[in-house]
Amino acid sequence: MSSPYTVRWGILATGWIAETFTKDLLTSPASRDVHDVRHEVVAVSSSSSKERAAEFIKKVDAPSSAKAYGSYHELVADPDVDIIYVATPHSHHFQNAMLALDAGKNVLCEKSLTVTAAQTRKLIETARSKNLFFMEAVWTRYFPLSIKVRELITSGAIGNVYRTIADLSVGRDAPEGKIDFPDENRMVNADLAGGALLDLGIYALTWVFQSLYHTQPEAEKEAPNVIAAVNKYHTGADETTSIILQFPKHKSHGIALTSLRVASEPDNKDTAGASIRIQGGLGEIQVVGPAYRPRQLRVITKESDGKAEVIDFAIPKDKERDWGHGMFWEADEAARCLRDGQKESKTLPWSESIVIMEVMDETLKQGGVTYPELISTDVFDPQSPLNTGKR
Ligand SMILES: NC(=O)C1=CN([C@@H]2O[C@H](COP(=O)(O)OP(=O)(O)OC[C@H]3O[C@@H](n4cnc5c(N)ncnc54)[C@H](OP(=O)(O)O)[C@@H]3O)[C@@H](O)[C@H]2O)C=CC1
Ligand SMILES: O=C1OC[C@@H](O)[C@H](O)[C@H]1O
Repeated sequence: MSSPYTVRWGILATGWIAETFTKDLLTSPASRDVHDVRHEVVAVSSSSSKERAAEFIKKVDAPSSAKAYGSYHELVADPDVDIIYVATPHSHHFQNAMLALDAGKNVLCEKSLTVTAAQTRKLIETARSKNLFFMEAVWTRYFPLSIKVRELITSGAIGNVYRTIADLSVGRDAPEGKIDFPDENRMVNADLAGGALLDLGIYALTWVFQSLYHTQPEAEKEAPNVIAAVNKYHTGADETTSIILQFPKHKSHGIALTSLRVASEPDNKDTAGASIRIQGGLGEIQVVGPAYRPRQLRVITKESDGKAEVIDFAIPKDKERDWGHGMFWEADEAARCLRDGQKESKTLPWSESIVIMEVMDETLKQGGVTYPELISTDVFDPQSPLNTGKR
């Protein structure tokens, strides 16, 4: 067997998801039965300080050879880095991903990809013109469970899919009309593009898009009409957002729900019912577990007389590192694209990221949610405080 293709990663930012993702990169691919690609963490940057980047390297137990940088500019200039993982708040994604692309680096950028669809289009134009790989890090799409769902749909297991209802809500209601996040927290802070839609609604939309758009034949691809209801929090960010997406030619409806107040899984178990229901003429696929990290499918068809076929999907762990979160599958996809010279992932093509961002734009517009110019401009500025960290 030929040796695995190795990708050298640079990590941009040192927060919660950067840590989770990097620990996944460091797991052995064999622990998930992957043998064709592997990952190396060669550099980490923090806009706070070089020391913070060095601490991060120790904390995640990356090789001591990994370089620690105290600025994002130094990271993107490192010739040993093949691809940058952007793990800043969504407010920063456009400027940080542009910084990396502008420096000639491939990019995997956290969700939500940007604050506006215009920013997404600009990033994609830049990646295309510079012949670089660029992908939105919606990790859930690369789960074996998601692959199975798409196969079930395209094989006709539940007939034509007419409706998908998907919810990701996190139940952080607090007394006196408050939400249980400090106003400065990125979940509700408008300066950091906070709000339920961009942070969580993207997953509800991911299930609507996987089941009603991605699986449409290429020649019949149809963007949806959007009707949205949005409640705003006192910070200006959205707290509860409900969207109806209508695909008229396909006669299908998607209902994407998200809220910081109520919970899609109030018991954190499976008894509250599936938070995603994909409904076809011949049956239904239920996706159980949080929309970002689901763990079980229930397939109920007319043929099975209403009896559910239950399929469990465990997230494999590297026993030596005692770790495995499920973000490694998207990293494997990025590695395979780099190996094969593909600039975009077939599982989440650029065109689909644009349509999803357009739906989010339209939803925010209908709800009267606006974000500051600094984070919503689509003019790249290498010296933006979002790139220099001068807060
Ligand atoms: N795929 C997934 O499952 C998840 C994805 N996410 C996404 O990842 C992104 C980051 O989220 P998360 O890791 O939870 O956020 P954190 O607040 O934990 O980390 C964000 C990091 O970004 C850097 N940063 C730069 N400027 C700022 C600023 N003004 N305020 C705060 N941080 C700043 C900091 O790193 P430094 O100081 O080192 O530069 C900080 O540690 C978000 O876009 C979110 O949607 C989040 C959670 C789960
Ligand atoms: O992407 C995410 O998934 C998990 C959530 O807890 C988190 O807020 C969100 O950013």
